[in-house]
Amino acid sequence: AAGRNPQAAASRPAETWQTGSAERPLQLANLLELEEAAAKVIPAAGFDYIAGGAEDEWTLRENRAAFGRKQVAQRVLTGKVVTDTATTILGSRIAMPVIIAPMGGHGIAHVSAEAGTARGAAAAGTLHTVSTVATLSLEEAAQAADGPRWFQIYLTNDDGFNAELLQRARAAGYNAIVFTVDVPVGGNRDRDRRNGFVYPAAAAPRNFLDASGRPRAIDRGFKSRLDADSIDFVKRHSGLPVVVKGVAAPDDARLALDAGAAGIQVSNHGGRQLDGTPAAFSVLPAIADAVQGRVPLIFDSGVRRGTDVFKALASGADVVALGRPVLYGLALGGWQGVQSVLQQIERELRTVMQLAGAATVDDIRRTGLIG
Ligand SMILES: Cc1cc2nc3c(=O)[nH]c(=O)nc-3n(C[C@H](O)[C@H](O)[C@H](O)COP(=O)(O)O)c2cc1C
Ligand SMILES: CCCCCCC(=O)C(=O)O
Repeated sequence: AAGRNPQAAASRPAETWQTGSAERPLQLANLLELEEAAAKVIPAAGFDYIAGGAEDEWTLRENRAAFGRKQVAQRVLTGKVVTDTATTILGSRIAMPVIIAPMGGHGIAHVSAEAGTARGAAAAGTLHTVSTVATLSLEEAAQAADGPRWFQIYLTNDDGFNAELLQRARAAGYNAIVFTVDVPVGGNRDRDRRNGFVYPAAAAPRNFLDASGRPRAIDRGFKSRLDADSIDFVKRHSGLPVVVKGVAAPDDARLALDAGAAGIQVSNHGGRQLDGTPAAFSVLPAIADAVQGRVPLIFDSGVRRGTDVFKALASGADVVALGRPVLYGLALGGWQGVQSVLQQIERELRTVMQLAGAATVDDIRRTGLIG
C-alpha cells in the first residue's frame, strides 16, 4: 500500500510543498463551493488525496445523494424561536452539534497543520479529533488550543507503541479516544495510485518519530485483525472513553457496544474505503435502532450543509463530524478559515432549525423526517 501511505514520508528528504499559508476569515455562501477554491491552493496530488474516494467514487457521491432522499418538514407556527445550538458530548460542552473528524496530514493543506485546525475549532467553540497520522505530534496539537479534544488511533502491529501512544494521549489531556476500525487495509483509491501519491515530508506524521527523530512503528503497518479484544486494549491502555469509528452496520455497532464502547461513530470514511457500500446516512437509522440510545452516536461522511446536520440528528445522531470542508477551510484561511467553515454550518443550522420549528438540539432529535 505505498500510494498515499504516510509511512513513506517519514524516511524521505524534505522537498518543497507549496500549500496554503493564508490566515484570513472566509466569505462563504456554502461549504460545497470550498472544494473548487481549495484545489487552486493545495498541490494537485494532495488535493486528489483529500477530495478522492475509493474506486469509482460511487459511495463518495452517494454520501451526498442520500441526504436528498429525506426531507425536513417546514413548521413555522409552533411559536418557537431558536435559543441554542449548544450540546454536550461525552461530558464536553460544545457550541454546536458539529465537531471535526480525524484526518491525517493537515500539513498537506496548510503550513499551520493541526495547530490551525485546533485553534479554529476552539475559536468556534467545538472540538477537534487529532489523527494518529497528524502532521504534528499529538502533544503539539494539544498545545495549540484550549478546550476539549479527542485523539484518534489506528492500531499498528506494534502493541508496545500502541500502548505508549494511548498513554501519551491521556497525558496530553485528550478527553476521549476515537478508535478507527474501518482501515484494516487502505481502500483502493485510484487517484492516489495514478498520482503515485505519498505524504510529502512536510506532512510526515510526527507521532511516529522517536526522541532522536527516527521513524518508529509506522513501518510495521496497521493491524488488519480487529475485534472486541482490540477495543478492550484501547480502553485499558488509555483509561479514556473509547468511541469506535467506522461502524456502518448494526451488527458491528452491537459488537462495539458489547466490548464497552462509550460512543459509536457511524462512518464509511467519507467513501474512501469500500466503494459500493451504502451512504453513511442511509445506514444511520438502523444503527440508531440497534444502539437504542445506550451510548452517543457521532455521524460523519458527506455532511456539508445545515440541513444535513439537522437530518442526521433527526435520524438518531447526537453530533456530526465534519471532514473535508475543514481541510479546505484550513488551506484557504488557516485557523480563521476553519472557524469560518464551522460558523457557516452553524449559521445554516440555526436557519433550518427556525424554519423547522426546533428551538434546541434536543428538539431536532425529536423531529421526524419526511420520506
Ligand atoms: C484527507 C483525509 C484524511 C483522513 N484521515 C483519517 C484518519 O487519519 N483517521 C480517521 O479515522 N479518518 C480519517 N479520515 C476520514 C474522516 O475522519 C471522515 O470519516 C471523512 O472525512 C468523512 O467524510 P467527508 O469528509 O466527506 O464528510 C480522513 C479523511 C480525509 C478526507
Ligand atoms: C493505508 C491508509 C492510511 C490512511 C491514513 C489516513 C486516512 O485515514 C485516510 O483516509 O487517508
